[in-house]
Amino acid sequence: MSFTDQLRHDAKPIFQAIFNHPFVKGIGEGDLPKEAVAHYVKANAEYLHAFMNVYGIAISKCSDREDIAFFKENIEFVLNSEIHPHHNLCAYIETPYEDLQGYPLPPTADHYIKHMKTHAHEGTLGEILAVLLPCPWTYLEIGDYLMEHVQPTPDHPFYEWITFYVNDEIKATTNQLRKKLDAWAETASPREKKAMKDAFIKSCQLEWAFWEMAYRLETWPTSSLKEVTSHA
Ligand SMILES: Cc1ncc(C[n+]2csc(CCO)c2C)c(N)n1
Repeated sequence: MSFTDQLRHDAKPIFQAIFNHPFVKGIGEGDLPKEAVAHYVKANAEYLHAFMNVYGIAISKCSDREDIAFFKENIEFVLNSEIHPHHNLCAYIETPYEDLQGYPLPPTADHYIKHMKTHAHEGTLGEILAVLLPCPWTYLEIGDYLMEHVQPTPDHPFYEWITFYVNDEIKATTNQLRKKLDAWAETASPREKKAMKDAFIKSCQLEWAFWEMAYRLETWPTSSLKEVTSHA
């Protein structure tokens, strides 16, 4: 069994919990509370920004030209294409995308981006690959799961969202990250492998927690600390 097959095996209950999460189920049913969708888009726009930052840190640690090209192409993809699923969600809540930009991250999303950035700054390239992989992998599998269970037609309110995440680019990114991580694991020490597994499993947990954050409209405990929890 490859390193990433083993990770997927270990994370099985978390993937299952993600497919069963009410937000993900709501995407399948084409019915979600509008405030939850707005909460998701606000946090996700900032999350994608941080995700590109982490790809940038990854580039700073590459010794291989091919790896640099891979991360560069993925920055371009997030920059130019990941806005499509957001536009689908904005159409559903009848709110312009611009109105949902620049909000402070709720605690869970704040924690998730710091989890990624810590591994990126302090870890090896192997750790960065591991911390990033659950992002495309869980969304690819959510897309596959919904395609199979809902078989959405173009009149489904979230047709664009669902079909976006089963596209070939997300599949290719997931497979390439897996291939690079498997190759890295072949020469990694037991200690580094443990760090990679820890990074991966926590990112899976935080993927579930991100849906939960949006569905529960999570905010910081008190709004009187705005100067701490909002952007400078
Ligand atoms: C919390 C959260 N997790 C994953 C994604 C999906 N996603 C984000 S960037 C990217 C491409 C990776 O190169 C993919 C598939 C999301 N939007 N929000």
